[in-house]
Amino acid sequence: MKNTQSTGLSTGLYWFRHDLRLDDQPALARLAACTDRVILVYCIDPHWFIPDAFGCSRMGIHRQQFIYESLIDLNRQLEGYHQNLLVVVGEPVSQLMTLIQQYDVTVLGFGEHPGFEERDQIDKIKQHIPDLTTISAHNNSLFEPEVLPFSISEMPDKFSPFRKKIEKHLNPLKSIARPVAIPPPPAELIQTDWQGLPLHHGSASSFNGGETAGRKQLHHYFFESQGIADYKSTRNGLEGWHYSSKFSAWLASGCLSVKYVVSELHKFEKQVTANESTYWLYFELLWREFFWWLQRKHGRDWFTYGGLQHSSTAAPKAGDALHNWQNGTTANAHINACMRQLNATGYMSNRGRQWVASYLINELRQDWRYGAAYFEQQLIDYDVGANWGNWQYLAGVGSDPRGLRQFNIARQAAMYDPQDSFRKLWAG
Ligand SMILES: Cc1cc2nc3c(=O)[nH]c(=O)nc-3n(C[C@H](O)[C@H](O)[C@H](O)COP(=O)(O)OP(=O)(O)OC[C@H]3O[C@@H](n4cnc5c(N)ncnc54)[C@H](O)[C@@H]3O)c2cc1C
Repeated sequence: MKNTQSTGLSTGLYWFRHDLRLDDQPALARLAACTDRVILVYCIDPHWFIPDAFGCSRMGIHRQQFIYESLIDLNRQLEGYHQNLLVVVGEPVSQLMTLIQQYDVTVLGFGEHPGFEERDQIDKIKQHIPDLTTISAHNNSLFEPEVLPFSISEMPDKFSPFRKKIEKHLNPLKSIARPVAIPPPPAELIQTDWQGLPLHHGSASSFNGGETAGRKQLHHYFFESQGIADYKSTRNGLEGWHYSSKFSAWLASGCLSVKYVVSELHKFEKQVTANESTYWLYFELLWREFFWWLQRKHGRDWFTYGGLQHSSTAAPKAGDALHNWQNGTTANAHINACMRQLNATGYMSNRGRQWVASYLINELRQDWRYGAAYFEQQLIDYDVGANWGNWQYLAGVGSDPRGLRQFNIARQAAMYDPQDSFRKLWAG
């Protein structure tokens, strides 16, 4: 690698984005192996806290807290490498460019992400500094575009053909071990002002951010409680910790590698049992994978009212009904229970998410994107692929072959909350 003019040492910078961990980080390992000094950076973008066109901020307090805890955990782990995490606040591209110039960085490492904005950020940096060497890896998906049995532009828009092709042709790629060593940072590197970070933290949450907590939950769900063995029959629960894996927040922030999750699942299948439930968790992770790559195919259409079907129906104007939905004060007590659970905890079951989306779209006749944007703000596990992909699907403009999905909430509540206990817990 190229040496810097002043010190004779080559400097690399690894940019953590949605990959807040040290396990299964191929690009970080390669960067560490080819540079003398390494700067490890995370950027907090002030735009995350400003209301967008839908009146929502990009990151509410629950995810802020989760990210804060994840950064602390990452920094603690880095201390074992005589390294530390530099957290900067500001527009990410300009923050990165400043650091690159200030410390004569010649190699940039990062995890590839199919998100529209995430790709745009990398393109901008490459445009501004064309001679910068980049090292990247697909570190948050089961597969890489090169091994998929279709090009991204030709991937199926529907889940079933996607899944069948994947299952026929591919095994998930292996996760790699954490780096043995990481070169030190430049001696003159500025330090993180941990007290001054603009991230909410300090309140109690069932989800503790960070790789350490994510791996603990994985071990608990697979090998201690063995909840995985009954997943298929429990996964439609509404309340509690054990009915589903709860991996989503750690997967979305990259505290857990999805390849590692699947390798541990296979270990469970070998050591304990392989049944319909263990298969079903893999099936759900294929849903995640499907939306992961589908957003790459559709770019901006991921966020348009007409969705990937380019439906030409005009979007309705937002009304008071939207605020009642957000606040959990609609005419439907089960919808209110779900929304109050979301507002209080940052989490809602998959069943609940389907109900409230259907209710907003079909009963309240609102623009589905306001719902998706509100979820983006509130969810602790917000993921651009899974969130906007599921909303489009339910709004009938995405990848659902059956068109608009309307849930009969009363019938659903009788099935999934027969004692009314969930409704009483949250909506009174
Ligand atoms: C309207 C709507 C919005 C959603 N927004 C998000 C989001 O922003 N982030 C997110 O991670 N999930 C989202 N989901 C999917 C799903 O509800 C959550 O992944 C799940 O409830 C998280 O809990 P869990 O980890 O216990 O899931 P489990 O049931 O244990 O599933 C295991 C993992 O599989 C993946 N998964 C499960 N269901 C889906 C699905 N339908 N689509 C994509 N991946 C799935 C997740 O990574 C999850 O962690 C959304 C679903 C709907 C209907």
